[in-house]
Amino acid sequence: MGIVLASRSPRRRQLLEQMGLRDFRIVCSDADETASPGLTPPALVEALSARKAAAVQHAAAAGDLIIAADTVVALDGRVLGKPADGPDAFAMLSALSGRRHQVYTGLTVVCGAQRLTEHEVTAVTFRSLSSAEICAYIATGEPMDKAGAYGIQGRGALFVEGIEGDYYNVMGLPVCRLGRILARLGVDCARLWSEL
Ligand SMILES: Cc1cn([C@H]2C[C@H](O)[C@@H](COP(=O)(O)OP(=O)(O)OP(=O)(O)O)O2)c(=O)[nH]c1=O
Repeated sequence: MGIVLASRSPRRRQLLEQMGLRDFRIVCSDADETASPGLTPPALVEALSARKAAAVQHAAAAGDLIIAADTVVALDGRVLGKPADGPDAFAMLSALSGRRHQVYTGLTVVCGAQRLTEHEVTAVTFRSLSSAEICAYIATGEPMDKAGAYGIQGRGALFVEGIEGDYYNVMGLPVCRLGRILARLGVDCARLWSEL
């Protein structure tokens, strides 16, 4: 059985490798990520992950396992996706400064006729940020391809005062939840390690 990761995110690729799933193919999904108005953050990330999985199905063989995910930041229920430009990143980071927010990742795994979609949520608290350090952070380019305009795995870690839940969920892939879903589909990660 082949594994297809429906994502262009280097973090998701890195986390699959960390799980011991080395033999997978990356097929970038061109799914429309426009948010459907009215959806709650968990419903939104679940819908988008399902859309990404469906968008690569044509490139997968019949028995392949497809993994797709979508991550957003939610502040007071308001969804923050990837920033459009520097000023947008500035607005997002200013809003997150000194506040607690939620990171939601929707996860869809397709295996033959079976399709499982779930989400994971992690709470993240930022310390207060000065305008000067927000500008300096944006100048590094790190925020631009990340939901909420920060990367907890990078320089953004300097802003994070506390976290409640799965760290890897913030990076874009809830590894523990994915392991459980794979086990339910009969894919035992521990067995794959011994085959390496
Ligand atoms: C909050 C946060 C997000 N992110 C990233 C994870 C996701 O890659 C990205 C959110 O965008 P997504 O739309 O979920 O994913 P993507 O566009 O990078 O990749 P694809 O759609 O092809 O799967 O933000 C971090 O890397 N670190 C963080 O701390």
